[in-house]
This record gives sequence, structure tokens and C-alpha cells, in this order.
Amino acid sequence: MPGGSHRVGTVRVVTPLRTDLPPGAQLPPRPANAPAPGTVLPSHYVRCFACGDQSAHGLHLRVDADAGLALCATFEVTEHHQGAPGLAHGGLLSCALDEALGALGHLTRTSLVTGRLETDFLRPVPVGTVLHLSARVEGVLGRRVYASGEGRLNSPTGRVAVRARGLFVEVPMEHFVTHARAEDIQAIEQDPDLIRLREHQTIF
Ligand SMILES: CCCCCCCCCC(=O)SCCNC(=O)CCNC(=O)[C@H](O)C(C)(C)COP(=O)(O)OP(=O)(O)OC[C@H]1O[C@@H](n2cnc3c(N)ncnc32)[C@H](O)[C@@H]1OP(=O)(O)O
Repeated sequence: MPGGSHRVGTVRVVTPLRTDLPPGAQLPPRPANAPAPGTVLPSHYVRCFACGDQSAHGLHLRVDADAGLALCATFEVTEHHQGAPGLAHGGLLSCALDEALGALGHLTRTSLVTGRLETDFLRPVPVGTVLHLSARVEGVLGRRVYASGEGRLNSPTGRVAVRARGLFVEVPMEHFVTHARAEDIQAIEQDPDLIRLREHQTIF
């Protein structure tokens, strides 16, 4: 994937994008305890806008483990997701890819937060479309996980409408406890089922 470029006079200046795989990054093996291909991956938090079933107008992403360090996901674009009339808002399409790429932590068995996300919007996505997402780890360097993914219209082999690359950073559990509001921590203490990841890993 080329970096960004611009011209200064007649000279083209090429700047590596921070989501480009850096020298030394490697694709780690699939952990032995990673969910088997075909496993439906649980929502990490039922109130998550992207994957939570308690987010009334959220994306309700369904995510399935794939072979290797990869997954696939779907979500249906509803009228609540419009930007232009009858078309999905680009920010929500980025959100869907953010979630799909971040959910690769299910496979790497790490807690990932997004450091940088770059999205290319290639085709409009009408309301009623089922977007079929796929995502994969490209490489890991230290705490940095490089991932990419795309969304296709209405089938896993449909036309690519949106594509993304992301740099995710592995964080300890304390990251979430430190930054959450006290009332959110209390809500989870009162109802541990708000977090659906206990069998896989502990992460919000
Ligand atoms: C299995 C569960 C499924 C869960 C799915 C969830 C999907 C949703 C994902 C999200 O949307 S997460 C929410 C949006 N993201 C955030 O809120 C993150 C906010 N940022 C931070 O909290 C901190 O900036 C961060 C934890 C990312 C990094 O801070 P740290 O102090 O821990 O680490 P540091 O700054 O030393 O960065 C670690 C490495 O990452 C690199 N890095 C961090 N942010 C970067 C960035 N933005 N761009 C490029 N590189 C970045 C940084 O250069 C460094 O590289 P080196 O290890 O080589 O030194």
C-alpha cells in the first residue's frame, strides 16, 4: 500500500502512512486458544454502539472468527444510519470497520484500541444493504497491531464499497478501568453480563 504523496513544485514528496506495515513487523501464529473458525465472537460490551445488542440504533455487528488471524462480520444499514438521504453515513461505515479490525483482538488474544484508522469510501452504501466485512491482521510490532479490512455489498463476494487500514495498540485492562466513568464501572459490577467476553478474555 503506497504512502500519501504531495507535490512541492515539480518534486513529489512521499510520506509513509502510519498504518503502513513497518520494517520488522511480523505476522504472529494463531494462538492455540483463539476461537475456532466459524465461532460467533461475542460482543465485548452490550452497550457498544457497533456490536452491542443494547444499543438501540447501533450497528449490531455480527462477527465470526475466520481461519488465521482474520474474521468476517455483517451489519445491515438501517434508516438510523443515514447520512445523505437513503445512504449510509461514512462515519458509521468507518465505525463498522473500526469494530471489525479491533475485534481481531479476539484472535490475537489481546485488548486493542484504535490508534489510527484510514478509510477509503469507494461506493455509496444504500439503506437496506447488508455489508459483509472481512478483516485481518497484517503484522505486529511490539504493542502495535496493523490490520486491514473491507466491506462488500450484500454478499461476501459483492462489490467492495469501503476499505480500511488501522493501527491498533495493545493495552492492559487497567486502560479501561482508568478511563471509564465511575457509573459505568458500577453498572458492570452490578450486572457483569454487560461484558460478554469472560470466557475469552477480560476487556470492556
Ligand atoms: C476483543 C475485543 C473486541 C474489541 C473491539 C473494539 C473495537 C473498537 C476499537 C476502538 O474504537 S477503541 C476507541 C478509540 N481509541 C482510543 O480511545 C485510543 C485512545 N488513545 C490512547 O488511549 C493512547 O494514545 C494509546 C493507548 C493508543 C497509546 O498510548 P500509550 O501511552 O499506551 O502508548 P504509546 O503512546 O507509547 O504508544 C504505543 C506505541 O503505539 C504507537 N502509537 C500510538 N498511537 C498511535 C497513533 N495514533 N498512530 C501511530 N502510532 C501510534 C506509538 O508510537 C508507540 O509505538 P512504539 O511501541 O514503537 O513506541
